[in-house]
Amino acid sequence: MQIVEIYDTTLRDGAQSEDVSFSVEDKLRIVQKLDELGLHYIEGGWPGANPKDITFFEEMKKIPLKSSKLVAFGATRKSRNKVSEDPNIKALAEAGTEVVTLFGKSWDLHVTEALGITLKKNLEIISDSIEYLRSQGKRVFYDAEHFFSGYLAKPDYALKTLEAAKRAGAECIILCDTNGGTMPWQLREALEVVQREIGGSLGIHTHNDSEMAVANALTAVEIGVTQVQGTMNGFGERCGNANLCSLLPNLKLKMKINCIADDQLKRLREVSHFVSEIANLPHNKHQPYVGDAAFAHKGGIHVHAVRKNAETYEHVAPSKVGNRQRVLISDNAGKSNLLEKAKEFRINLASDSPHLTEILEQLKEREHQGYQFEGAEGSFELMMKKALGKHKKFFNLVGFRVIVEKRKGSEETFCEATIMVEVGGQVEHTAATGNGPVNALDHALRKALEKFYPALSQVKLLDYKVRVLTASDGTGSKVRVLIESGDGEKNWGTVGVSENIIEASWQALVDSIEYKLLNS
Ligand SMILES: CC(=O)SCCNC(=O)CCNC(=O)[C@H](O)C(C)(C)COP(=O)(O)OP(=O)(O)OC[C@H]1O[C@@H](n2cnc3c(N)ncnc32)[C@H](O)[C@@H]1OP(=O)(O)O
Ligand SMILES: CC(=O)C(=O)O
Repeated sequence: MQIVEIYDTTLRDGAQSEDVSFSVEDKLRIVQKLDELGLHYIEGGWPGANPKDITFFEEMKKIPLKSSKLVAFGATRKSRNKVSEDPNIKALAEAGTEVVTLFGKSWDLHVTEALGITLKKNLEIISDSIEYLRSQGKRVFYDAEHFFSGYLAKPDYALKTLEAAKRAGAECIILCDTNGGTMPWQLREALEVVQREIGGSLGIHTHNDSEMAVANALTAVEIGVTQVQGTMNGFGERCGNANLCSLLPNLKLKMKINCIADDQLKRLREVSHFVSEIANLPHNKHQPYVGDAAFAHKGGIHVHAVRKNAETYEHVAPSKVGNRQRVLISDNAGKSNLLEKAKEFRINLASDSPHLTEILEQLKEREHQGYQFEGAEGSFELMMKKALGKHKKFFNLVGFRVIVEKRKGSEETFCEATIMVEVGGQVEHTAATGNGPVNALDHALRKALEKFYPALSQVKLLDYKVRVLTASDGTGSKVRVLIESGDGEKNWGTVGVSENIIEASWQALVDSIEYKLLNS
C-alpha cells in the first residue's frame, strides 16, 4: 500500500495568510491539536525570521509531541555569508528540531533577479546549506521553491538544483508550485520527468491561485510522491495552500491511503473549526467536508431522497470527518424538509397530515414577504407549533414606547424603552435604557418578564443583523432583522420583517423569548 506522510505548514505558510497572525500561545495550542490529528510533520515557523518564532521553538523544547515531528523552516544561506556563520542557518541548527526544511531557488528568474547571483552560485548555496545542516545531525527536507515555473522556463537548470539538493543529502525533495499557476497536466508532465531523472523520495507543496492546489497535490500522490504539504482550512500566502481539510479525507476516503487513523479523521471538523477560532476568522461554512453547509440539504427534492438514503446526495458519510447532516428551511423546501424538522423539534407530524401543506404554504408566503427561516429556525419552530395548536401565549403586550434622544451634537444618543405587559392577569410596567433603541427594548421586555419567568435571565442576545430588503424605497424600505440568542447551552435564531426596524426587531425579540419559554 502507498505510504503518504502529511506535512502541515499552517503555522508557517498559513501564518503568511492575510488576516492571520498567531501569537506564540496560539501556535502552542494549534501544534498540540495537529499532533492529536496524527499529522506526521508540523512546520512550526521560521526561527531566524522573528522573535515570536524563536520563542515558539524554545517553548516547544519543553513540549513533547505524541505523533508528529516538529520542523523548523528557513532559506538556504545568503550568498555573501559563510554557511557556518549565516544567522538563518545557525538559527535552524539551534531550533531544537530533528528535521529542518530548507527552501532554495529552482527558477533561473529568481536566481538572477531576486537573489542577484549566478546560476552556479545558487547550486553552491543549495549544496553547502544542506551539507552543513546534515553535518549538524539534522534530517533535511528540501523545498524546491517555484519548481514548476522553473521547469517550464529552463528545465535542465531546474533539475540541476534538485540534483544538487539530493547529492548534498536532502532526505525528501518537495516540488513547490509557489505561484499556484500550474495545471494538473503540466504538473504531471514535470513530475514524471523528476521521478525518472532524479528519483528518491519526493513531496508536493501547492498553492491555490488557480484553485488547483488540492487537485495538483492529489495528482502528485497518484504519480507517487510520498509527502504532501498543506495547511488547515487552506490558509496561506495570497489565495492559500492546499487545504488539508480536503486533502486528508480525499487521500483516505477516495484514494484509500491510510495517512491518519479513522478516529483521527473523525476529529477533522473539530480541528478545522479550532484553527479558525484561534485565527479569529469566521469558519467558511461552504468548505468541503468540514463546513457547516458541507452536508446541509436545502432543496425539497434532495431532502426527500436523503430521508430515504443519505447516499443519494452525500458523497461520503459526514460522520467520517466529524460532521453531520443538516436540513434547511426556506422557500426551496418541500414537505420532506418539514417532516425532518418536525422530527428534530420533537413534534409529532404525520406525513399525511393536512397541516403539512398549510405550514409549507405559510413558509413560502412568509419567505416571499422577506422572512428568511434558514438562519431563524427558532421562528420556524414557533410557526410550526402555532399551526399545530402546540403554541402557548406567555404574555400579552399592552404597549411599548421607545425614546431616542440627542440633546447636544457632542453628546451620546440616549435610548430608553418603557413597556407594559400582562401575564396571567397581572400587569407589569417597566423601563430600561440601552446603547440603542433595540437594546433598550430588549432590556425592558426581559426586565418585565423575568419576574414571571426567571429562566429568561439566562438568555443573551448574541447577534443582531439587519438587511434592507427593498432598497429602492430608501429609509422607508422593508427590513429583515435576524437575531441570534443563547442561554449558555444552546443558540437559536429568530426573524422579523417590517418597514419599521423597531417593529421588525420586536417580532424577532418576542420570538426569541417565546422560543426559550416553550423549550424550558
Ligand atoms: C515561498 C515562501 O513562502 S518562502 C517563505 C517566505 N516567508 C517569509 O518571507 C516570512 C518570513 N520572512 C521574514 O521575516 C523576512 O523576509 C526575513 C527575516 C526572512 C528576511 O528579512 P530581510 O533580511 O529584511 O530581507 P527581505 O525580506 O527584504 O528580503 C529577503 C532576503 O532573503 C533573500 N532570499 C530569498 N530567498 C532566499 C533563498 N532561497 N536563499 C537565500 N536567500 C534568500 C533575498 O535575496 C533577500 O536577501 P538580501 O536582503 O540580502 O537581498
Ligand atoms: C516553500 C514554499 O512555501 C513555497 O514554495 O510556496
